[in-house]
Amino acid sequence: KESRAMKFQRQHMDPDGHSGNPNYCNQMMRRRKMTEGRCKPVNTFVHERLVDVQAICLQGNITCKNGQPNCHKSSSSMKITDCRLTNGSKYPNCAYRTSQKERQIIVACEGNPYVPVHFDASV
Ligand SMILES: Nc1ncnc2c1ncn2[C@@H]1O[C@H](C(=O)NS(=O)(=O)C[C@H]2[C@@H](O)[C@H](n3ccc(=O)[nH]c3=O)O[C@@H]2CO)[C@@H](O)[C@H]1O
Repeated sequence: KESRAMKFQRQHMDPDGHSGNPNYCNQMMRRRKMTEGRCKPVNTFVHERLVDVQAICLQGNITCKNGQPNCHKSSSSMKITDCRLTNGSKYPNCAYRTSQKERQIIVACEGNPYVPVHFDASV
């Protein structure tokens, strides 16, 4: 069974990636298995080193969107790519808009070791 930490890495980590090309999301959403059964509507990939994203868990606690208190915001902005399903997209042909951004990100952390398990938002 895939751990939640590994699921976070599969769904959100792409340190060496760059989304210069408009097909980045179409390719990556498929490659990372987020278009099976349904097209995941929104997903963010982070183009930073894993250790730097894991270090976000050391930041102070903030409240997550779901009200839990185990979220943490990155101290600086990070290179990310937002993937958003387009209106004309029809499963199984999941079509995404690729948006390259630099934002602070908010993740939820859990476990021992205390690591990211959920991507909450970017600000
Ligand atoms: N505090 C917590 N602590 C621990 N665990 C927590 C906590 N909260 C949830 N989980 C768990 O995480 C799992 C999960 O998949 N949550 S999810 O909301 O659907 C993820 C969102 C995110 O993937 C994506 N998104 C969204 C915005 C954006 O900018 N970028 C972007 O990528 O869209 C998804 C839907 O919004 C689920 O098991 C839930 O129980």
